[in-house]
Amino acid sequence: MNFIDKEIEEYAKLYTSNEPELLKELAEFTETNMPMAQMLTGKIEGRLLKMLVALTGAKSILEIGMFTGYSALSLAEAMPEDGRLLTCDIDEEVAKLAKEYFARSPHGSKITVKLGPALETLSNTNESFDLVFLDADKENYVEYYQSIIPKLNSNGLLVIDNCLWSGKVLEPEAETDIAIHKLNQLIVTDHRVENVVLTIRDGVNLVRKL
Ligand SMILES: C[S@@+](CC[C@H](N)C(=O)[O-])C[C@H]1O[C@@H](n2cnc3c(N)ncnc32)[C@H](O)[C@@H]1O
Repeated sequence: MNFIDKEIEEYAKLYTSNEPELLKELAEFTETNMPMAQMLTGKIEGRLLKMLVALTGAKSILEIGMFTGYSALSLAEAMPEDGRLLTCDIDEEVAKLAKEYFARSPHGSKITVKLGPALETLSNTNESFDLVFLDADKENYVEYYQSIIPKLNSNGLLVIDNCLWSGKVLEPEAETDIAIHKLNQLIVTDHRVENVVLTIRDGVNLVRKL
């Protein structure tokens, strides 16, 4: 299901602030050269991530699911110089490409890349975070959530991508549909947080820890 009209999506893109040239180049390179390029968050969600960092003043950020680094660079852009972003992925090839772009960005030095399964990265860190962006394998979303919430600072923000999963959450059938719907159900009844489901792109669940 395409729940956002294509023309409206294009209009929204046109009237959203431009991303830096390097991010535009990264998006284009990913689209031309990488399989599954549609996984990249893109201009509207990337600018939303940057704005959330700017508004919250987040200085410690965790990203689960880096891919070629578009969202990591968008988040890092609004962080102060002493801000730190830990991001992870299991795919060596995408990590190599992301690191090349981080090296070319004035914000790349804020980013640390961890190669390996995100659940390991989560259990190996004792840090707490002001903001977490969750955008990896959907089957593990509930497990990620349970592991992230204790590591989120009070008033911290968890941003979950693909929470509407092309509308498949309406009649969940496949394992992934069920996992995402289950997490949405869990969040709205979790007294530790409050949340808003945004119908941006494939759905973005904004979860604030109380
Ligand atoms: C949707 S993409 C991330 C897109 C990225 N946030 C962006 O805006 O470009 C999901 C990424 O999660 C990674 N991934 C899948 N399973 C993972 C796991 N168990 N641990 C860490 N990363 C994983 C994939 O390799 C893929 O690069």
